[in-house]
Amino acid sequence: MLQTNQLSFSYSKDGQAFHFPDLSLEKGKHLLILGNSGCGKTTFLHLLAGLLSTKEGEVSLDNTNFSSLSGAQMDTFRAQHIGIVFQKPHFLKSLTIKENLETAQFLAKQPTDKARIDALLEKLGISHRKNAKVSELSEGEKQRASIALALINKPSLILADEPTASLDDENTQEVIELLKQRAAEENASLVIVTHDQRLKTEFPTQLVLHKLNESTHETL
Ligand SMILES: Nc1ncnc2c1ncn2[C@@H]1O[C@H](COP(=O)(O)OP(=O)(O)OP(=O)(O)O)[C@@H](O)[C@H]1O
Repeated sequence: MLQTNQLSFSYSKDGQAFHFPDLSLEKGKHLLILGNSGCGKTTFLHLLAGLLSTKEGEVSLDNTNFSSLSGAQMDTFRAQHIGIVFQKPHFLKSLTIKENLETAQFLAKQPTDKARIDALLEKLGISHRKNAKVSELSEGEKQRASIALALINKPSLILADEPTASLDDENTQEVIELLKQRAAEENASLVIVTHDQRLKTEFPTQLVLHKLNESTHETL
């Protein structure tokens, strides 16, 4: 279960603080977080990923409180339990897709599992591109490869930042289906942050983030 409590964050010591709603998301459930540009969606997602440290409040996943972990411990915990589909793909550009996935397994202190890599790429419809470098992929293929990278270590939480922003309607539908299917198969929770109104009909549980200093968010 993903839980947050009284979360706030500021990019500088005396900068304005963002205050985020309390979440309590059970394993296997999906949540869509909507909000306009600049309202703090990426910031919230990075707090949920432990990539940013909270100013106040707490984040926990499956009873591990992020504040109890050192930086190195958080890195390992994230690699093992949290899959992130970043707004801009985080690949090692000089490596192929397959090599990127092997590196992700290594960083999670897992043995290389070539069968898992092949099966995942097959399910995502890009197995024929496994020896290609990221720069050689189309936008749709890149997004599928980003999903593979997020899922390779069987995370219990999948976080996706604007996963459909650069995709046409057909690819958007496919990517959302893939995320939902893969999350269901791994019994992972799925949190998507987006301003893409097309996704509103895809997820029954939604939360709207408001701009800094606007009315407070509801709690989920
Ligand atoms: N590293 C940073 N340092 C200082 N301010 C930042 C930093 N990153 C983001 N911000 C500011 O924090 C606010 C929220 O940014 P964030 O990226 O979380 O919003 P967002 O809702 O994801 O926006 P978008 O939809 O445009 O990606 C913005 O005003 C942004 O300029």
